[in-house]
Amino acid sequence: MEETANLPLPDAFLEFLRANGIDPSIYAAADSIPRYVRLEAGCEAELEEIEAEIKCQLQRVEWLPGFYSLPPHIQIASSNAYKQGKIYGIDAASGAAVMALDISAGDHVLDLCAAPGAKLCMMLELIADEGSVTGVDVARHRLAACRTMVQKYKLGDRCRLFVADGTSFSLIPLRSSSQFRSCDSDLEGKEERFREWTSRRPWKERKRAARALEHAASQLATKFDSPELIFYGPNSGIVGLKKSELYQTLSSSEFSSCGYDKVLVDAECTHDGSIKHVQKFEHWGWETLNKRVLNAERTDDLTLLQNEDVVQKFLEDNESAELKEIDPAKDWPCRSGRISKTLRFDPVTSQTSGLFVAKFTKLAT
Ligand SMILES: C[S@@+](CC[C@H](N)C(=O)[O-])C[C@H]1O[C@@H](n2cnc3c(N)ncnc32)[C@H](O)[C@@H]1O
Repeated sequence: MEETANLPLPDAFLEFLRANGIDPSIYAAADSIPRYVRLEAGCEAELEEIEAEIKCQLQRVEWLPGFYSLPPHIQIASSNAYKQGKIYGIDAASGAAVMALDISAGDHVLDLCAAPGAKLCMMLELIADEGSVTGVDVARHRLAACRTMVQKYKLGDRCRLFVADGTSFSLIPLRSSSQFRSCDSDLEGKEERFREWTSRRPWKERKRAARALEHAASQLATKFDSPELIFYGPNSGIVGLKKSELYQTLSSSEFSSCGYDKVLVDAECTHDGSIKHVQKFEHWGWETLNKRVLNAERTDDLTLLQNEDVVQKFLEDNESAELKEIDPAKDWPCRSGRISKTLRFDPVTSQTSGLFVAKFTKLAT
């Protein structure tokens, strides 16, 4: 194995890499992997102006529309282009994962691990002025950051954000008002309807709304911990809806006929394959890496969520699931995973932070 160059990786981490057959030299690439931004659609003519402001040339990523690379040390956060939402940071491999979903204008998309929201923002751009994106995350503070991002980039028009456990989330996308059946509860008639969302609502009013929402949810949604709605856009289908309608429960056949067109699951991972992430421990301290990344209990829990064995098991357990070829990947700088049709973006060959992608389709049963 080669030297690990710049990163003084701790022995325990090197041992972990050795045990998993990973050459530590890939972490030497940390300083040469570019950072990536996505340029807001329609801002192409402003490219030169943006380059002048950040004092650096943006290199078009030929294999990923709308993406540009720049040297890793360039800071963009204080630039007007960033503040005005004309560019936002998102790794190219993350962009590829979104492209793999093949989102079309009008799709209703569910993002089950949405925060902090880079992929969600990209999906909101791709659905354009139709369809919707529903973001779900179990961590409220992370989803609140996602809400800030969606608002900053003015992408929230067709977005809903719920704090909820993605493993049991069962609210359908809001396609049309005719899909709602009346609920025969005592709340009928007395119920408030959602008004346009505002973060500036007085505290008392927000508290009252939250209590009413909790009450409606506890009466109507007994099968799951009710998802907490922390943001909705004016055209997300929520405005004018009764709370009982939002939280109505559906049978599984109803759910499959009016569910989502595309679902993204960006499950939490150990991050040991993400060079950019590992690099941060230089500042946070390698001891923290030992505790967080190499914590056997946490790693065991996370591998239950994310690795190729999970993909294999899912296929074995679900007859209606099939892996799908990711067509544009033939032009992407990635390799096939151990399972055919899955992709691995390894940092050195892809010049990205690293990612594994599998695309499933649900067969008609
Ligand atoms: C890799 S991050 C997602 C990054 C995000 N897709 C993006 O592009 O910015 C994983 C997220 O999954 C969330 N998460 C973990 N377990 C979850 C669960 N059971 N349900 C929903 N979200 C969960 C974490 O809180 C974390 O925000």
